[in-house]
Amino acid sequence: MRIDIISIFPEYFAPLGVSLIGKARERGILDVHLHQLRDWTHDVHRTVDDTPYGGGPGMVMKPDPWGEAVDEVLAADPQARPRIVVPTPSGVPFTQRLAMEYAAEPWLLFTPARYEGIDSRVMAEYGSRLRVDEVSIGDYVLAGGEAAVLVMVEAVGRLLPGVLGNAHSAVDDSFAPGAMENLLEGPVYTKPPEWRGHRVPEILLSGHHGRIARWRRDEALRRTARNRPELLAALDPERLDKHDRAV
Ligand SMILES: N#Cc1ccccc1Cn1ccc2ccc(-c3cc(N)[nH]n3)cc21
Repeated sequence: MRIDIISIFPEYFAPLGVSLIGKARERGILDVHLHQLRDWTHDVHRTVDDTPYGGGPGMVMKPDPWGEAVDEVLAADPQARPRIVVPTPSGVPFTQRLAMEYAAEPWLLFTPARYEGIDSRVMAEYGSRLRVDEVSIGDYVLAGGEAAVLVMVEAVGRLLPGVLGNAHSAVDDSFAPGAMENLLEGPVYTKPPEWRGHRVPEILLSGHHGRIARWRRDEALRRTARNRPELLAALDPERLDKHDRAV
């Protein structure tokens, strides 16, 4: 997968050089290209923003630098069409399902803005011939889109074949469509069996895999009921057996 990111803060993406995503890049699973938006300005101050038409607070990002930057990124592979992802508080929710959709794309282009966002004509221009998604990572307002891109690239990158070790499959993730999507992860434990007087639940030391699976499901149901009751309410009742309902 190729990922392009255009930003006025390309240094914000240094974390994409470490850990899971960094290793995926070293192994050629992920090819990340960072671009400084100001390289497509033509004034001495390298201006990327201006006052909003119609008045109002803050500044809006000018269309010209974005248009020239996106055009040049697209020219990197004229035969291909990246999916454009625009982080914004006004977008569709970024979910595990959308992350899986993006993980199947050969090329993503992220356009994290600053100020009050990008002149809306930019995405109207590209929306006529490319998939352009406005995406929110949560109901809160960040100062810009870079942190949202870091979140999305990590969520997508870990789903790429070969990125997670064999020990873990993303299929088992919370929110992964399938067996019991929308259940939160239950508690996890490792050695020692007792730590500051806290013992690991005996069932986990029993070796009874069926009972352990049942216990884990019960704990996942309890945590979901406690922390995200709306997810439980949204579960198809067909997917809950009578034992589940008794938890
Ligand atoms: N847009 C906008 C905006 C509108 C009003 C006030 C402040 C901003 C800041 N901002 C500028 C770019 C940008 C990108 C993404 C987010 C963003 C995403 C999520 N999920 N929260 N915030 C915010 C962003």
